[in-house]
Amino acid sequence: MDNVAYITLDIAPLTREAFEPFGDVIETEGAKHFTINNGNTERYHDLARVDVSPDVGHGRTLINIFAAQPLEYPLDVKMVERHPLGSQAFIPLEGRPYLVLVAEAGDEPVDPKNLRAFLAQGNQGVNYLKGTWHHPVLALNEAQNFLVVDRGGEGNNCDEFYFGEDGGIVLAKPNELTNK
Ligand SMILES: NC(=O)N[C@@H](O)C(=O)O
Ligand code: NI
Repeated sequence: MDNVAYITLDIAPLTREAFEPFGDVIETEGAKHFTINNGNTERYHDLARVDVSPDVGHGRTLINIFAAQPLEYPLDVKMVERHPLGSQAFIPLEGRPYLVLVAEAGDEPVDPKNLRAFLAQGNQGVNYLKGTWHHPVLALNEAQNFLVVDRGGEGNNCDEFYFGEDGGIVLAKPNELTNK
């Protein structure tokens, strides 16, 4: 990588508050909860806003598993995508940390200055609001399965935005994870 100005994205811890402009964090910490099943189960309730645009193209909810392979880091970020007709949630199934790269919903072009990177812990899921720009799933170190809740139905539900060849956006692996 030469003669291009690069920005190495800061990576922040994933918190509900910090992620609020982009969607929801699916975790028990700080969630509304109550006891059910005669006292032997705690329900962490209504954690994410699922939106499948049911009135558009017969939108319906899909439950999927994404078996994600880790990418090579530092990652040269080429693109982000958005789902204009539905939300999309990722819940890690192996309890390992992963990265999340987002920008608020809005028109193209996506300004690299508006990108925000987060380190998600293995007990945190994310739910992107409809239209939130995001990088495809970013597993770290080793393959990880994710439960994914998103939208099925008719109509285009995936717009991609490519940063220019000299985009110069780098996502490095967080230090605490480099030697694992
Ligand atoms: N294309 C697809 O279903 N995956 C992406 O939406 C993603 O966010 O990983
Ligand atoms: Ni997506």
